[in-house]
Amino acid sequence: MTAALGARALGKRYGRNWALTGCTLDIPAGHVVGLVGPNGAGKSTLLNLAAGMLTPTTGTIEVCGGTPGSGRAQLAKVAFVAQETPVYPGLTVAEHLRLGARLNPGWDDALARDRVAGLGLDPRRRAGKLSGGQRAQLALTMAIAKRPELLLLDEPVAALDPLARREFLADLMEIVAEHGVSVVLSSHLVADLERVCDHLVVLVAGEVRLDGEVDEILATHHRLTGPRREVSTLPAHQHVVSASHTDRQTTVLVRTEAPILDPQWTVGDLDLEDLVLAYLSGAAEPGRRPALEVLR
Ligand SMILES: Nc1ncnc2c1ncn2[C@@H]1O[C@H](COP(=O)(O)OP(=O)(O)OP(=O)(O)O)[C@@H](O)[C@H]1O
Repeated sequence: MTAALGARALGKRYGRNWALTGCTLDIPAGHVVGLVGPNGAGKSTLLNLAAGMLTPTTGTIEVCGGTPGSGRAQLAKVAFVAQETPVYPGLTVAEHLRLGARLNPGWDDALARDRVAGLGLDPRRRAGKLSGGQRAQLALTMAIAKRPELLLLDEPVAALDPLARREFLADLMEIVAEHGVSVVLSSHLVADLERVCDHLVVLVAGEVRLDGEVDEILATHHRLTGPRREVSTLPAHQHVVSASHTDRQTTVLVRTEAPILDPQWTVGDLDLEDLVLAYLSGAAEPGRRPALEVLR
């Protein structure tokens, strides 16, 4: 099966600043991939590169077997909803659907109309008069009705209220199950990602820190608690993600393929949120808003 997204040593520089460096990824088709990282980590940059809205400074990126933005066929394969969920303020909801039908060869008008009706959006209403969340829903409807192979969503649920967020994610899961579309979505909300993603990419300061299937990631990370000791004394195959100490006790989060055999450790449960936070801890600059919002 063609990879949904493949990147080799991908880098993007804005002026003198690198937004993304040495990014190598292989995301197989048919997955829902969560892209998580603190503000400024490079998530939007990666999604824009995948959509063909930006070109790489270094390295290569391939999406659904082609170069992003390389022609009509490639554009038809990929739908992208940018962070600001762009819609045309002067056009009505119905006019958006007509435009979608005219511009996209694979347009699924029934799906678009059903979704608009299900959301209770008035087809005669101008997009400029919709609320932020309704605009996001309209942009998402346009993207889904295009019937792409790959759906790229930059913080799709940020503008939605908790109920709409849950419903949207449920819709997304249904669409994935029904149409086999691959999805890459960025979010700060790990609980949402945990609910829908089977693959996770953690970006910190423009670099990929973690990339893999959620089940495998959870199976290879462990929280160990035991008598205080230096992390340098841990076996070489145990990669230490984070460590904290009290006077008597040490808690470490390690990544390893091997079983934990040392009887001094108590092995604790770990969920995706703990794990992502461990990878992100220390990534946010002092004084900035928290790297992650944890909402349940
Ligand atoms: N057009 C631009 N010109 C200059 N620098 C930019 C531009 N767009 C992004 N950057 C910089 O590139 C880095 C990565 O930004 P990007 O928007 O990709 O991060 P992000 O992970 O999507 O962040 P957020 O969660 O805040 O949306 C940041 O340091 C940002 O300031």
